Amino acid sequence: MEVFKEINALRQALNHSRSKSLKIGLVPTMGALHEGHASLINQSINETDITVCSLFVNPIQFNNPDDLNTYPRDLERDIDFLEKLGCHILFHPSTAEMYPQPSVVKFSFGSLEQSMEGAFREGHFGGVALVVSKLLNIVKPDKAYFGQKDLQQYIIIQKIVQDLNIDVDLVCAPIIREESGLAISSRNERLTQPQRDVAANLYKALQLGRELLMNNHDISSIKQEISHFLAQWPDICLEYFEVVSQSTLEKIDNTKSMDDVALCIAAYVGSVRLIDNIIYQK
Ligand SMILES: Nc1ncnc2c1ncn2[C@@H]1O[C@H](COP(=O)(O)OP(=O)(O)OP(=O)(O)O)[C@@H](O)[C@H]1O
Ligand SMILES: CC(C)(CO)[C@@H](O)C(=O)[O-]
Ligand code: BAL
Repeated sequence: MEVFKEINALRQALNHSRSKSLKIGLVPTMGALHEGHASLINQSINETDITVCSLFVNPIQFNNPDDLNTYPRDLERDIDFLEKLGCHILFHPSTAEMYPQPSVVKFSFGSLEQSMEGAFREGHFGGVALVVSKLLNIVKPDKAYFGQKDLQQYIIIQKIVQDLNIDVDLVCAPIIREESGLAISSRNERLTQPQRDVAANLYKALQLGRELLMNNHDISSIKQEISHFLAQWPDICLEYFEVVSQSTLEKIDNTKSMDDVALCIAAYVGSVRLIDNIIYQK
């Protein structure tokens, strides 16, 4: 695997691949790699000729300095992980390389960012949008892979790609879970084993929500049930549970009008903030 820290050197190598008509896949990450990332990287390896994994803990998407400071980092382990998967290129830029000066670009996603992650993490999607736009411009991939775990992020990236006519196919890959059902996440590394066990109840809450939807319970009573269910574990502090349209992320308040919906949850387990979701097809 080749490792690049500089944009120009990476561009040169990729221009060379492109001149040989090789298809390029991009998997953007913030490192602390796990099986969720592996599924994206494997899919890219299967569907393209050159897989570029970017590893950059993007400071401007963190609304909470403690979250940024405690974000798990282990470059050596990540390089080893990528080598074993057969990833071709790692792009691991410094903050100065990505942001030599403050950016003048500002994004505004209207209703897409007014709920859930956008509402609870002020400025988060502006930071995600800028770094992903930069990565797409730098790598110019044929395909770019993202996880359904960050569903709102995916919908926002789709919007950027449409609005800016970026020539890339986006892939939304399914959520990889631990046996307990807990969505695998880099931040899980910060949980103790008992907290990890407790965290699996976030997925159970989503399943309970789906079951209640199937039985035509109204949305406000489902929300009450979910918060009642999670209140059993004092380590869990629910931030939101929402039922939204899968494509527009608009909140749904009436089960009759719904098509494909996503049930989305965010909660603290101890001091670690986790998110998860499931899609419910009627
Ligand atoms: N369990 C998973 N299954 C599939 N894709 C995942 C999973 N976890 C993360 N991803 C995807 O991997 C990409 C990189 O995510 P990131 O590096 O932020 O990891 P993460 O585990 O989501 O970390 P955290 O949520 O703690 O920030 C994103 O597109 C994300 O949606
Ligand atoms: C897409 C991303 C790598 C941008 O920093 C990040 O938000 C993530 O890991 O999901
Ligand atoms: N996985 C989404 C990136 C973040 O939490 O900042």
